[in-house]
Amino acid sequence: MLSADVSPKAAAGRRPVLEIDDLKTWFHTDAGIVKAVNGVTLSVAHGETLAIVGESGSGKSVTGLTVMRLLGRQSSGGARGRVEGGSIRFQARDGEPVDLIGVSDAEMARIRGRDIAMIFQDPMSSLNPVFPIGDQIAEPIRIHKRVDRRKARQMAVDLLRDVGITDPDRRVDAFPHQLSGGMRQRVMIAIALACDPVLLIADEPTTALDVTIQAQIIMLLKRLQRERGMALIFVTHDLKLVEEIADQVAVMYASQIVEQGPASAVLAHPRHPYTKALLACTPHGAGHGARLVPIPGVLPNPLDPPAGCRFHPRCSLAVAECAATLPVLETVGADHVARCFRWRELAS
Ligand SMILES: Nc1ncnc2c1ncn2[C@@H]1O[C@H](COP(=O)(O)OP(=O)(O)OP(=O)(O)O)[C@@H](O)[C@H]1O
Repeated sequence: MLSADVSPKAAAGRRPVLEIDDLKTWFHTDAGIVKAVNGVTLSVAHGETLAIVGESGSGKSVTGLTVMRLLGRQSSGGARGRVEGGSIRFQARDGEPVDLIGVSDAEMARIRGRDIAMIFQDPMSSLNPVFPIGDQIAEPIRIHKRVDRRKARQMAVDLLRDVGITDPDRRVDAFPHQLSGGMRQRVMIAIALACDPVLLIADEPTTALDVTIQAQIIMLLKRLQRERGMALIFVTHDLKLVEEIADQVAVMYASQIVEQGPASAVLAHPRHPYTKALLACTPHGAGHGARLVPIPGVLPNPLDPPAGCRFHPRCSLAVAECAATLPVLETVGADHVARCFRWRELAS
């Protein structure tokens, strides 16, 4: 254990609902081992929104799926992911914290839906086309809250109203194909919220929607999160959304967290060259009128990532040490950590 290795969980005042420590999720494929998540450490506190950002393929979705223990079902490609190490400490509203990696399948089924819920980019793939949406919202309520059919239906109507669906008494009997993409995502949110989870994981929930609807869904998520005091993990590659929605941001690069901290600090004072490069290549982050600078090079091959800092082949600040040794997450500010030997140079 390296002494400088710190987890963002150490920050004072934040009560973690989820603490992921040194998580490793690997896929054993015919071509070799894809270490999709390889030493991820991050935390999210009760009532807080954490955005996980990074380029496509950096391991954001696999991190969320590992928390939900849905690796076999939802991941793309053929191989089934396996957790090879680390821990996922989850603290429900009451009771003792549990390590989600170790709990039984039956206990995980109870936690999923009741305590932690997840919504995906494409609601159509999660909704069942042959059942009315009301039934699909009522089902988790009946399972987890043990209420009768009539009461569950009424709760479904109330939830539809809460997520902004007009005429919910009629719409409760609609089938998914009768709704627009934005409405289907609202239904997914209603299903996710049905049992009042303490943590919601939203994996690029607005990517498939047009811009106006995207903004409405983001506002809806923000309102529901505030009203219910739940924690939200928001997976995105859109830094503009991060500023709008997140308290904390975790930046992921090639299967690892390279920086985590308060969104305001990370966006204004990035302490990892990758975060800085991401900001420089988005219209928002680069500042009004600034030239957009693409990040040189490409994400490393997941089957054969570079030694040392994963970002060093693309980094203008890299020195010999960066190619030889993997830096640990180091404290770079209040509640702010970065995985870089050269963060001081970046700061100055
Ligand atoms: N079933 C699978 N078999 C093999 N490799 C997989 C599988 N699922 C994911 N991967 C690999 O794991 C890595 C991380 O994927 P992940 O979907 O988590 O990335 P991401 O950051 O969420 O990207 P995106 O923004 O495109 O969703 C990628 O290299 C991906 O190809």
